[in-house]
Amino acid sequence: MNPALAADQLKYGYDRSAPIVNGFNLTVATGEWLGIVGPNGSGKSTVLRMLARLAAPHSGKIEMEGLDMADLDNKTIARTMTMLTQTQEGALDISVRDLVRRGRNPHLKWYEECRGKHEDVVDWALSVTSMAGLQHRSLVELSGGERQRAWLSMCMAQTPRILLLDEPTTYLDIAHQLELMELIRGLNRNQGITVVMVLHDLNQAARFCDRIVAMMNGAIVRQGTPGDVFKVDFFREVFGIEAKVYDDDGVPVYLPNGIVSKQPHEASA
Ligand SMILES: Nc1ncnc2c1ncn2[C@@H]1O[C@H](COP(=O)(O)OP(=O)(O)OP(=O)(O)O)[C@@H](O)[C@H]1O
Repeated sequence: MNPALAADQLKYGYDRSAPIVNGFNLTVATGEWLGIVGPNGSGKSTVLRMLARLAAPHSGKIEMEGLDMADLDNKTIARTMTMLTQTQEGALDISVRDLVRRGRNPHLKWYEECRGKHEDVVDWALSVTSMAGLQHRSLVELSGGERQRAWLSMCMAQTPRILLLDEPTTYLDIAHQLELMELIRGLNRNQGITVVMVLHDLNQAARFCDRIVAMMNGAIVRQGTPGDVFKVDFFREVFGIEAKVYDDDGVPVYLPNGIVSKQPHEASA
């Protein structure tokens, strides 16, 4: 089976003379939940944006389910993959259901309206994200957590096989963070959706992700299961902190203890 995503030798820079990401390779297996972690500015969002084709690599290639993304049109990509960001822009004075209907756009012909079987998919998307009860409410009337779930519901209406998320829990309180992560776990385990998520909360990454990729200065510096990656020397070398790492039933849990005197980005100075 082709991997969900395969990135080969990606290069990208906002200023072309100084690449932010260089020689980046990544394979995401179908059905896995991959977490991308790393310090601020290490290039995580840039990589995710390239995977979602929101940014075009200056060189290198990305394949989605074995097909070169450069050869695919936006609609084809949107039928397979969708991205949820930490905050969403756009009009808020529409109902949840109308927002979720927008997720059907990649599946509709230009003259077609969201009806019949498409409305069935909207019902399904509302139901798997527990938004059916709020579908007639306007987005402005929702809490931050409910609103984030409404956007996820729209993503689900696209019936994607691959879901990319960029720090989707940033503005949520801990209960809503866990609720969203549990919801995504259900989509991953029950619907078989491949998940690639950038996240800062390393304890949540350890608890939910199958595999971790850690980035520094635009490159992958560690990868493996959470237990393989989240060790004392990882926190020292990648984040510049001293941490204690405990085992909670096979899941690593870290507790920060202090800052390492010389930060990783100063190591060569
Ligand atoms: N639009 C932009 N123009 C110029 N430089 C940018 C732009 N967006 C990001 N950068 C720079 O690219 C580098 C990587 O940024 P990116 O957002 O990918 O990092 P990140 O790991 O996602 O960071 P964070 O954890 O802070 O969200 C940073 O040095 C950042 O300053």
